[in-house]
Amino acid sequence: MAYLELRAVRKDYYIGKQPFPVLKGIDLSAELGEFIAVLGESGGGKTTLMNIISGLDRQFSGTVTVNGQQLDQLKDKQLDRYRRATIGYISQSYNLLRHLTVLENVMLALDMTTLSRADRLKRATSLLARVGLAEQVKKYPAQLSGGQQQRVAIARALAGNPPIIVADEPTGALDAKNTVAVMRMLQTIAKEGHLVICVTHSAQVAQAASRIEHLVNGQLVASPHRSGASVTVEVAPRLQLPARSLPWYASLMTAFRHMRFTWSWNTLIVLGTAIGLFAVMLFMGLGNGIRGYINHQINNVVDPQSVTVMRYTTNGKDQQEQSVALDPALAGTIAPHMPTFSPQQLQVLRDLDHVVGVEPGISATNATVTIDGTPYSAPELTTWTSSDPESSLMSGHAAKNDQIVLDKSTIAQKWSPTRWRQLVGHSVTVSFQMMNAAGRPILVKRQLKVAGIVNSASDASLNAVNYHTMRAMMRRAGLSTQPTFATVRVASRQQNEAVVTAINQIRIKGQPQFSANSISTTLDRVNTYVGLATAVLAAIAGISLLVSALMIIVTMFMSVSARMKEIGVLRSIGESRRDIRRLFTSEALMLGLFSAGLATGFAYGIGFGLNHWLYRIAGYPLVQIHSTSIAVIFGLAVVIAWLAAILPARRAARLNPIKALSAR
Ligand SMILES: Nc1ncnc2c1ncn2[C@@H]1O[C@H](COP(=O)(O)OP(=O)(O)OP(=O)(O)O)[C@@H](O)[C@H]1O
Repeated sequence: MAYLELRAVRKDYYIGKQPFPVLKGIDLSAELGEFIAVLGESGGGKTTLMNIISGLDRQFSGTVTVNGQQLDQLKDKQLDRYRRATIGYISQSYNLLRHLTVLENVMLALDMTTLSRADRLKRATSLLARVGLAEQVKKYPAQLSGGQQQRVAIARALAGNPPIIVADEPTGALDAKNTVAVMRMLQTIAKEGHLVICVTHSAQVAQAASRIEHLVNGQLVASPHRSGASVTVEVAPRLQLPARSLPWYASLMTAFRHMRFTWSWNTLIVLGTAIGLFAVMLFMGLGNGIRGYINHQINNVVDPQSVTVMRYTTNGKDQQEQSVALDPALAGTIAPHMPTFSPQQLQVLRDLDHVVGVEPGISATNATVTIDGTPYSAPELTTWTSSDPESSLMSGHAAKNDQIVLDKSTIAQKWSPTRWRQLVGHSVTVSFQMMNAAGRPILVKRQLKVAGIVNSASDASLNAVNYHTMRAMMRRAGLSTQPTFATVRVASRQQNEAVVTAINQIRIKGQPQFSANSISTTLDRVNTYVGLATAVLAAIAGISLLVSALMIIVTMFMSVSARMKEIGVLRSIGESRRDIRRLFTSEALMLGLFSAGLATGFAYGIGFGLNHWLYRIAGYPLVQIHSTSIAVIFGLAVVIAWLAAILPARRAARLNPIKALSAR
C-alpha cells in the first residue's frame, strides 16, 4: 500500500438540499519523496481535494489512508493530531499571523513538537536561514515582500518535519522569479523524503513536479508526460519530530502578543473595565477608612479595654449623682454623697475572669480652678485612670502626687488662647464642695501643680488628679475616701462585653451591686452599620462591572469575527478547538487582570490624593485600601473576564476551519 491512498473519494456541496458534486471518485496513490502537481481549472475542486488530504474537511465519502491508517472522518481530535503530525500546509495567501514576527510564526508550529525550547529556537532559525530569511526573523509579515512571506510559510510548514506538504497555489500571488524559487524549494523538500502535493492552475508551474495529475470533471487523470512512473525518487531518511498538543503557555503567549499588537484598542477596553473596578475598590477603601475613623474617635474617648463601674442603685438621688459624675454637663449642684465601693466589692471585681486590674477612683463635680487669681469653672474633677487615653495629653504628662491635668479648651485656652501650653508647671488652686456624712457642705481646697494639658475627645471637660491626691484632699477635709467608681481593665477588647455582663449580674445577698456599660457593644453595632453601608455602596458601584463584562463580551465577539482567518490558520497547523478556546479565554483574562492592575493603581493614586485632602478635615486617612480589597478586585476581574469570554471563545472554537480560512 502506498504512503497516501485515496479511494473513491467523493464530495458534494449542498445549496439548500440540492447537492453539487465536486469530487466524483478520486483515486490517488502517492509515496514519500514524490512531488505531485494537481493541475486543474479554476473551480474544479483542487482546494476541496487538498482540504480533505489535509484533514480540514471531514465531510466526504470514500477513504483516505495515510501510512496504513485510515483517517477517521468523524473524530475531530484525531484530525487535529493528524494535521499537527502529518501535514505541512502552504497556501496562496501565505496565512501568516500578522501580530507575530517571522520567527514567532515558525515557532508557533514548533510549539506543537516535543523539542526543548532551545532546540525549537535553533530549528526555527535554521529553517528560516534555509529559505533565505536569516536577516528577517524579527520582522512582522507586513514588513516582508510576497515572496518572502511565502518562504516564511514554507519554513513554518516544515517546522514539525511532517511527511506530507500540501501546497495550495503556493505561487499564485508571486512573480516569475519568486515562483521559480518556491518551486525549487518544493523540489528539494520532496527529495528530502517528504510527499509534496502542490495545486496549481499553471501548466508551466506544474512542470517542476515529478508527477502531474489533472483534475478533470471531479476525477484525477495522470498526465501521460509526467506520470511519475519513470521518475526514480531518492528518499533521504526523514528526521522524526514527535508532535504534542499545544501547551497552555503557548496560547497565553500568542494571546499576549496579539494584545500587544492591538494595544491601543485594548488600552481603551482595559481603561473602561478598570473604572468600574476602581469604583468598587474605592468604596471598599472608604468603608475601611470610615470604620477605622469611628473606632479611632471612640477609642480616643474611652479605652475599649476599660470598663467604668458605678455602684448599682435604684435610689433616684443617687442615680442623679451618678449621671452627674458621668456627664459633667449635668453638674450644677453640690454633690451630697455618692454610693461608694468597699474594699470587698473591689475584690469581687478583681476576681472576675478576664479582669487584669481594678483601679478605684473618686470624682467630684462643680469644681473651681483658680489660676493667677482668676477662677475657672471645672464641671468635673475626677481621678485619672487607665481608661483615660494618654494620647489625649497635648502637653506635659499624667498627674503625679499633688499634680493636676487641666482641660485644654475649657480651662487652659481660656487662660490664654495662644500660650496655653505654658500652663504646665504653674501652681493652681482647686476647690469644690461636698456633703459630709452628716449632710453638711464641706469645702475641699488644695494647691496643685499643672502636670499636663489634656484635649478631651468628648465635649466634656476633663480635669483630673491621681487617686492618691484625690484621697489626700478628701481626708484632709474629713470626708470619706472610699472610691465612687472603679475602672476595670479587661485582658482584651473581645472580652469587654462578657466582663460587662458578668459585672451587671453580680448579686450579693440577692442584691445587684454594680452597674457597667460596654462601649464595645456600641462600637460593634456602629461597625456593622458602616460595613453594611459600604457593601451597599460597593454593590451599586459593582453595577458598572456589568457594563465592563458586556464590554469584554462585545470586544471578544468582534475579535473573533475579525480574526476568522487567524483561527483557520491555527486550526490548519494543528491547533485543536481547545487551543482556540484557550487563546480567546487567555486574552479576556489578560484584559481582566490588566484592568484590575490599573484599578489598583487608580485606587492608590486617587486614594492618596483624597486622604491628603480629607486629612485636613478629619485628621485621619479616610481611604484605606487593604490587601483583601485588592484580592477581591483581582478575583472579581478574573471571574468577570472568564464569564465574558465563555461565549465568544466557544464561538471561535466551533468555527469551521475551512470557512475560517477562506475569510478575508
Ligand atoms: N462551501 C461551499 N459551498 C458550496 N460550494 C462550494 C463551497 N466551497 C466550494 N464550493 C464550490 O466547489 C467548487 C470547487 O471549489 P474549489 O475551491 O475546490 O475549486 P478550486 O479548483 O480550488 O478553484 P480555484 O482554482 O479557483 O481556487 C467550486 O465550484 C466552488 O464554487
